[in-house]
Amino acid sequence: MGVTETAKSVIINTASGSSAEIYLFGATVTSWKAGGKERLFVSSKSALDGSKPIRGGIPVCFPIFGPPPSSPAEYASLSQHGFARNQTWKLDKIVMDRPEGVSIRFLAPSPPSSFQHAYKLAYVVTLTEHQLSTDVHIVNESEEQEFKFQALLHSYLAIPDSSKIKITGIDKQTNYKDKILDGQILQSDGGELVIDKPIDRVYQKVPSQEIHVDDGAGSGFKVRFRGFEDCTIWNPTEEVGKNIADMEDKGWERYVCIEPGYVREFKTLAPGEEFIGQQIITAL
Ligand SMILES: O=P(O)(O)OC[C@H]1O[C@@H](O)[C@H](O)[C@@H](O)[C@@H]1O
Repeated sequence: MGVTETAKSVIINTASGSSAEIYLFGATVTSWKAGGKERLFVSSKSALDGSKPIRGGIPVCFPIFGPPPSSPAEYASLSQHGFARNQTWKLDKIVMDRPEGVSIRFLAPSPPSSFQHAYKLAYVVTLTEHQLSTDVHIVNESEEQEFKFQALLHSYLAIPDSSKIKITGIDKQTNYKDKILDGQILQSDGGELVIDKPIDRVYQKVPSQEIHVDDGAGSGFKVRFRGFEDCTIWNPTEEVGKNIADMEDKGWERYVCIEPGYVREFKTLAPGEEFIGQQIITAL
């Protein structure tokens, strides 16, 4: 019961039988079991030794999402999705440890020397019987300078067959950047999304802040977000997935990424200001 820390990860359990494992590397949630089932996908070919970001679970993307921008220089030199998913975090404290729910907080280490900004990045993971909440807290600790960032939780939700799922909740007329179509900005028709070809879309300012995934096998997920306003939906299918070195064979059939974030632009924090981005996933 409760919280167990090992050299590489922290495992949390509730009395109802749900559990989660969070690697200190990237503060990546690598397992979430609810209702007797594993709810997150991790590729069996993923490195778990800190040599590469973990391919699956819930990597934390910060301070950028996607490829780096052309300026300013300290952002332009970052690697795809930023450095937080490659850093070794530490368990800061147990926020709550009760039979019905466990909540723990992680702290990110200092940024690389090329990225000298005074911020604090904390991550709170809360587990109850059917829900996993993951919240990023970012404080601009500078007394004079603004701090700009993007943040996103790159959740790989486990499903039995991606060709059978239906995704709903993106409101009609929500703008999205279609990365498959060279970054064109298009508008959602508000209908169901299915995975019958590669999908890589950044939905911008989603009014509902709630996405449903029906896995076509009597189960699924509800993903709510607060503070975060955007949501990326990604599945490479075989066409793109077969070229991802650390993706297991047919791995793309076993997950869909629903990724709440603040990524359509940079979020700017005034000196002393705090941002909280929250993801609440319910296993259905
Ligand atoms: O291989 P990475 O860096 O983990 O990224 C995987 C995918 O992550 C998604 O969030 C992006 O929208 C895709 O464009 C990207 O391919």
